[in-house]
Amino acid sequence: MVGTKPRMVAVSYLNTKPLLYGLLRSPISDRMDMDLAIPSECARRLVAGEAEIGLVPVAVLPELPEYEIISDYCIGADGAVATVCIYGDVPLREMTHVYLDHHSRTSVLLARLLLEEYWRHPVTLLDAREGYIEHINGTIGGLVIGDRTIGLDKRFRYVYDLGSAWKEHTGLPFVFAAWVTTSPDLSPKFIAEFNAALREGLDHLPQLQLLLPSPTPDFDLTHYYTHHIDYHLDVGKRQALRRFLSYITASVSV
Ligand SMILES: C=C(O[C@@H]1C=C(C(=O)O)C=C[C@H]1O)C(=O)O
Repeated sequence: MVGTKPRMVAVSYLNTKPLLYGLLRSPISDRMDMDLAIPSECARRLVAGEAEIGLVPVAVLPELPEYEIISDYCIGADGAVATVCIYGDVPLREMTHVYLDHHSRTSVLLARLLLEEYWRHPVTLLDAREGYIEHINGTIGGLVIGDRTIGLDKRFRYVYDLGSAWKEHTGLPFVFAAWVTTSPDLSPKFIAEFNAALREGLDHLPQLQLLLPSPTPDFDLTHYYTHHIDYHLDVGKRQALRRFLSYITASVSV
């Protein structure tokens, strides 16, 4: 990476736009190669060494030999997150199968944890592919994350928000994705500027609204950014992260 720009990859969903807006308002954006991808692809690129900085699903952290969380900002929630839910035609206790969203790395494990520890309802977990949402019906439920969830609450009778369930289960907020680097070469000055830029983005939500189209007339983006997504990687989310990572390392063979 010496002499070249670090490659950055961030989540391509609406929840990341405030952070991206901050980076793009700052000269720091000229000092990185910036790209967007679905969360599972962000994770893949960091693990494969195809990016050095990523907003990556925290579930991938145990796969990185060395990493550093470089920001006090993240994609988190303290209770209902709105865009990470299990949907179905029947109540969860009647579901026999649940599709796991292939865009996700964190929420698939969170769903598994909650089914085991919180709902205590055994189901057959199904790997999903593009188009799987059309196959959620009858006793087959499905986890869906990100922008594709918008409007699904009208389509399915039963909706289980994983942010809410985790909060009820643990009393904690949750962190879905964090800013991570695998490079030992980022200077403290770069990291400080990176963080300041993210904060700038969060401080300018009204200006960002001028740029973004509303995904559907009844989805209030400002409400989503201020009441559902919680961007601060605070003490509670760090505690949640430790608890979640210990579940992964103890019970999931990677
Ligand atoms: C809150 C969300 O969190 C996302 C969930 C992720 C995952 O499950 O791996 C990763 C990144 C986040 O953007 C969302 O997508 O709506």
